[in-house]
Amino acid sequence: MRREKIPVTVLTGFLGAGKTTLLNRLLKAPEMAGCAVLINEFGEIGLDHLLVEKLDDDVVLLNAGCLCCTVRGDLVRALRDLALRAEAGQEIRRVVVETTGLADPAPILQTLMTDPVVLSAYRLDGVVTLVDAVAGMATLDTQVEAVKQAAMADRLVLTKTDIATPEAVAALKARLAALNPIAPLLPADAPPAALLDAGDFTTSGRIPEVASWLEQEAHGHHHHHHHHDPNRHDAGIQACSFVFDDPLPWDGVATWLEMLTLTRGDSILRVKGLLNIAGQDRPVIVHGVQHVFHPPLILAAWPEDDDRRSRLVFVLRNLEPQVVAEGLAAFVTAARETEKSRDF
Ligand SMILES: Nc1nc2c(ncn2[C@@H]2O[C@H](COP(=O)(O)OP(=O)(O)OP(=O)(O)O)[C@@H](O)[C@H]2O)c(=O)[nH]1
Repeated sequence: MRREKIPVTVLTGFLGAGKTTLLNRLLKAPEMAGCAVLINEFGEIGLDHLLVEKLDDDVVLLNAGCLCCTVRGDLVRALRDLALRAEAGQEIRRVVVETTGLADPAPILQTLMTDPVVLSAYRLDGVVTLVDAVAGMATLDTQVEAVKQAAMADRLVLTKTDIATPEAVAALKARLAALNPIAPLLPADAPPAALLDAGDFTTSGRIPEVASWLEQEAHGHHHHHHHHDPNRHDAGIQACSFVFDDPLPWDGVATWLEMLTLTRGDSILRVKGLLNIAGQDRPVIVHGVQHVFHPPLILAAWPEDDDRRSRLVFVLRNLEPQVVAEGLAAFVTAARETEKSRDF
């Protein structure tokens, strides 16, 4: 007897658009029982698998690098492994693939729609693209991946409307409607039923570029300027990360991150951190997206077996990691000095 094909949803959206936040909300819904998650992160230190609130082993972190190029083989392998687990009796009713914010969706769709191994067990069931209402317009102006993500969506989700101006929201809505005439535009709190089961991907009704992007993939014309280095995307974009053994002073880190996003937001495509803060026995999560430094979150507990070192990951555009490293070191040292003199 042939098993029913497992639906695969591709969750995409530019860096920091809110993919993990939405995924965490979705995973709490009863209709998401038996959902496996594949996460791909750009840069060599992945944090998302720690931030997705799923306790079983159905969250698979794909190798560092960008899903659309370097780890396409990993995607197929991970899907094949999940299919084998399903064959062996594990309940896998659905798969969500969370791409990196830098992923070009065309090669991913091409793989999901044409790879024989994938097709034997899965069916593509929709591309959900998140667009950040604050940073979205600037991102569409500068990053072609973001344009492709929006144009190829079956569902568009507009996030962060709560912190954007009504004018920015209206302008972005109009731009998205022109880029993608067929995808419903949904709010950040859209229920799972509105996001899932979008069905087969079709180019009909979309802007003509979509068919040609897929066509180029079919002919193997995918030539991003990717390097084998998992930290590099193209000439201007690179990831860098910092690890600290000793607890960090909150004042130093927060002041510096706030200043950095404010003054260099165009270059700080993303900053994400899991921090061990002096005087706080739980991990502190920080998020920055271009000019926005989001309110920090405190997790309930450190992950089991974690070494409790602080990890900060940046995706930079036209900014040298050295500049970030020096600023960070200066602020942390200054804050530690201030603390010492206070204790004295
Ligand atoms: N105010 C507000 N903040 C949001 C919303 N959605 C997400 N965020 C915040 O945006 C930041 C980034 O969210 P994530 O869910 O980590 O974004 P992501 O797309 O998974 O990020 P990457 O995986 O790094 O690309 C976090 O601080 C979230 O709390 C929203 O609708 N409103």
